[in-house]
Amino acid sequence: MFISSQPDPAPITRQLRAMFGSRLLLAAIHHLNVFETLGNGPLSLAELSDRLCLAERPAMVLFPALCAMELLDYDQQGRLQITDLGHYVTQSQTPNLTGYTGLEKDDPGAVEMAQFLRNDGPLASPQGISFVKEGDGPSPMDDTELARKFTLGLAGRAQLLSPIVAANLPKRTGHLLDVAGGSGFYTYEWLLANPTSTATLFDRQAVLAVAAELLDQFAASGRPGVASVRSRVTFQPGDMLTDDLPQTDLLLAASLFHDWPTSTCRQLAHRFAATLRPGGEIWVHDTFLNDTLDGPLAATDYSAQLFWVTKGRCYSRAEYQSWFAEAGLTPLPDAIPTKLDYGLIGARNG
Ligand SMILES: C[S@@+](CC[C@H](N)C(=O)[O-])C[C@H]1O[C@@H](n2cnc3c(N)ncnc32)[C@H](O)[C@@H]1O
Repeated sequence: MFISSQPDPAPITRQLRAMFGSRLLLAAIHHLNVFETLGNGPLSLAELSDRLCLAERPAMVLFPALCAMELLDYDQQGRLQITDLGHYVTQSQTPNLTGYTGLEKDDPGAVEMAQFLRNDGPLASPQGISFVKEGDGPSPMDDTELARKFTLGLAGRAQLLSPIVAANLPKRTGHLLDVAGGSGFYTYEWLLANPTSTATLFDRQAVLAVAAELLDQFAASGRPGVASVRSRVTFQPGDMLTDDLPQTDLLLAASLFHDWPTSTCRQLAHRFAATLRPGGEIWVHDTFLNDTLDGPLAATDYSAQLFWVTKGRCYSRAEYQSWFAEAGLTPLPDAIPTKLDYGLIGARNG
């Protein structure tokens, strides 16, 4: 396994995403009364969601986060309960910290997070939801300026992670389909590492226009082998939810599923499985919740950030593998860490 000797900048993204975790904490203590609701004893995740009127997505963002913060855990029967630490944010314990945390409860981010948790996201968003194109509704990814802003915003992360991803994906002669490939860096690095292979970069037209400019920069880098990359990439604009996708040997879904709700992830898993030639593999590059849905904190903070800006959240490896198994694929055993709290998991056709 290849891990670059450069430092892992994860402390930067962890600090960035901690802001969303703080909002969850304040919303849970002061707006949703999670801890007072659990004051009479443990409740199953479904019962607690029901009492708090939380839909599946907000529940799966909030409760794993409170477990990662060590304020809740699961009892022997799998019910959520308050930990010794968590009792410090209940009013029934003396002394407690509810007065102190309450000094921040009117922070606009915390108030808005409580609204989002109750509504399963923003009630209305005239320009559409970041990173998402669905149906006939507006999408920032179809607006020239916004698509540029979002694609360039993610490009540095992709540039950093893509050499590590390329080094850990299978080496083979064949075709890579980089769905929702954004800046294209994952495609370009994989083609550099696989000099006899081809690739399709699939995304919205306005995003691909930016990716083409980044390919110009990549091709001008002077790195050995870079000259042939351009002729081996096809840019394919489209809608991955509805349009035909090309047949492929490898499909990469990088930071893709986490923008979508569970029902869409299932649908995408089926669509993607149908593109794989016999022996073909799908690889997910993402940040994963523990299968026990209790952390890690880096993933639950990221999940809170995704909950805020997209239609999705972080998922566990078990959730991914269940969708792939439903779609007829065989989960691959490896979970390969990359950087920035990301990792790779895969599943094979056959
Ligand atoms: C979070 S970005 C990930 C980009 C890239 N894979 C990366 O890791 O840097 C999600 C991408 O999904 C694309 N996308 C969203 N909805 C789409 C759709 N219906 N069809 C095709 N691409 C879509 C967006 O344009 C965006 O580039």
